[in-house]
Amino acid sequence: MTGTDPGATGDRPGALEIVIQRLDPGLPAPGYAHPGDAGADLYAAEDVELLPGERAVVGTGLAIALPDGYAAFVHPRSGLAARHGVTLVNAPGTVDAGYRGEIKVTIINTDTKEPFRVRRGDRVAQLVVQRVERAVFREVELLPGSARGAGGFGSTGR
Ligand SMILES: O=c1ccn([C@H]2C[C@H](O)[C@@H](COP(=O)(O)OP(=O)(O)OP(=O)(O)O)O2)c(=O)[nH]1
Ligand SMILES: [Mg+2]
Repeated sequence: MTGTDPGATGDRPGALEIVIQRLDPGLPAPGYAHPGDAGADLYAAEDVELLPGERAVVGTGLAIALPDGYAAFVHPRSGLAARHGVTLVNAPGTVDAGYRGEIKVTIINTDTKEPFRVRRGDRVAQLVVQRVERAVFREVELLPGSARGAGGFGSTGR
């Protein structure tokens, strides 16, 4: 596995276990580059050329079964953003616990001049697993007050 420290596979005692299915055995399983990393890198399952401004949905060859109460978030990699202006359209993508399909990433090339070539096996995104609340929504006539109130979108200034 490229760039993956075997000690960083999250196999510390008590680590959350997530069962995965590699739909494309030619690609590595997701892995953490260093102990303590939050994001496990996801690999592109295909070659894609993105012209300036173009986007594409790219498969990762991976399917997972998250335990109830968890979600996985597909985040961009900062190196692709900084060097190439490449990010994810729906960052972060939300992988629901019940999803069993292939995890895909919607990559966009925001560079205005240079095309970007995704090669099969490139680490194109990272997966962050988190506990999430599945809330019960209870409707009321008027919400309780708060210091922020309806302030948003720059309400606190530059
Ligand atoms: O970056 C992403 C985002 C989502 N998904 C998968 C997992 C997720 O559980 C499912 C649905 O995602 P989302 O709810 O964001 O999409 P939607 O447009 O609301 O589709 P749906 O109507 O199927 O919920 O698609 C991905 O593979 N990659
Ligand atoms: Mg949805």
